[in-house]
Amino acid sequence: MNILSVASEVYPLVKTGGLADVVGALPAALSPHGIRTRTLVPGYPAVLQKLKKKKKVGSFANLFGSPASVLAADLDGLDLLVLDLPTLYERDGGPYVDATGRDYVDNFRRFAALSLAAAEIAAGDVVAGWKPDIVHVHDWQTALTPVYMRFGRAASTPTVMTIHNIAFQGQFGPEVFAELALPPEAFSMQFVEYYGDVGFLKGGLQTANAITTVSPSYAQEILTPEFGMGLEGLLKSRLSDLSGIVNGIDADVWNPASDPLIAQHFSATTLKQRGANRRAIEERFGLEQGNGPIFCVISRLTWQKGMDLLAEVTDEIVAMGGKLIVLGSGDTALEGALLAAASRHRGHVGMVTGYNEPLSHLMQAGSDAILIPSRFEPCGLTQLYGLRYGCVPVVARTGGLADTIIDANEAGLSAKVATGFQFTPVNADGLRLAIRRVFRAYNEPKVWARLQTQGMKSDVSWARSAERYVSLYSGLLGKG
Ligand SMILES: Nc1ncnc2c1ncn2[C@@H]1O[C@H](COP(=O)(O)OP(=O)(O)O[C@H]2O[C@H](CO)[C@@H](O)[C@H](O)[C@H]2O)[C@@H](O)[C@H]1O
Repeated sequence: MNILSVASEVYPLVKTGGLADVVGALPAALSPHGIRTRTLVPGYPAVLQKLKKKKKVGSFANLFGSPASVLAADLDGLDLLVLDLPTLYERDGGPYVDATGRDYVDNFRRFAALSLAAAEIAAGDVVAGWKPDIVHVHDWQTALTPVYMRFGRAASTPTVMTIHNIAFQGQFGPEVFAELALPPEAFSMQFVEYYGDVGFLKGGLQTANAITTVSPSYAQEILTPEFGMGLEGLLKSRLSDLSGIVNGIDADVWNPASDPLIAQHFSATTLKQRGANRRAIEERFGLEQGNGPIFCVISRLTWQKGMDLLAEVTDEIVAMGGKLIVLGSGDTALEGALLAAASRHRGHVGMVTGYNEPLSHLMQAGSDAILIPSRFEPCGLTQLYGLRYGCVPVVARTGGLADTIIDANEAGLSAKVATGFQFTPVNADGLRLAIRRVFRAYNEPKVWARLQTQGMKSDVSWARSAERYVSLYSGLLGKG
């Protein structure tokens, strides 16, 4: 079976968040099932520079006003197709924002072009001798693909649309419609029209044959006004096509027994060796040495991720004898509040702003617990990395966090199945109570070690979820 996966980022070439990890890891998990995935991504400078050997396999005479090429390349087992379209992708900033952090004004055009290219590739007209059996698109940036397919020559090829975060919908003013090269009837409720605007995600959710999101709990949550962000009605009308498949992680990239980015390797039977990693993070974040638990946070600094709640509890963590280290960037007010906590509690709270992949590995290897107080979380990956690294997750009971962590309540502890701490309600008091529970467990070394080893034994690989995608794909092809 051939799949065309279409996304705006893919690890290890370009990553701003969890989307890249999933798009980068799923193909290898599907391959033992006889599924061959080709992944189409935009030709950002970072992508073109990192791919040394690339071959032109197709072209467009005119894609949104410019000629474009499709390049093929292999990287770490990924079979990539790159849309080389310099007028839209050769920019100084990131994939979505310019060097000053502002959205590119032509993002609608940049991602409509990616979607249109995908639809044409799906029709078999671009890459000679290759045509996918199924097209799988991710998030709003690629959500117009099934819309273009519906009105183009690949209307009969099945499509899957995965929602990684429904908060980002790609909504633009009605004036952009004229530029999208869609027929007039596409500007209607059944397609891209969304409260008078153009909604990319909305169009994808209306037209894809199957809709998935990245955990079963989030699949239920987005049917409610609290989490559906305006799309709950549409999703309810598509209930029989909606499912939640929890994310896995790349167990080779995230393996504490062989990770080249950490100070000392360890496994569930050699937990003491985490000590060298603890010392490395103490040094990196300027922490005083001591015995209390070190909490870490690796996150976009946003309201979604509950970073305002974190800022509210830092004094308490320190008062109880704990330490906190934060890696992240985002909202400047939240960044300021956390930097202020770090200067108030020098030696006990440390913060590194920005994006730093190697440091994120070292933090998971050396911290005792990872805090994830998200208000909503479609799946979450950092709690899965935490499980694998013996860094006990402390999570809000929402979305994929609720689906992947087993709470250390009395029942969970006595059955020896607990892997972390869940809390609700998701507010500062809820988080405070959870932190107190962490201190109590941490002060009982046997209980703590069992939480760590139980977590390290959890199956966080892609194996089970890959099977769910295989049956979804097979069902769409009538082979289920
Ligand atoms: N400053 C920093 N430096 C280095 N690394 C950093 C970092 N900040 C974050 N990261 C990394 O970025 C990734 C974040 O993934 P998440 O799943 O936690 O959230 P995100 O909201 O990006 O993804 C969305 O899509 C994913 C994938 O489906 C869902 O799991 C999630 O719930 C949804 O919100 C992790 O790999 C993390 O280690």
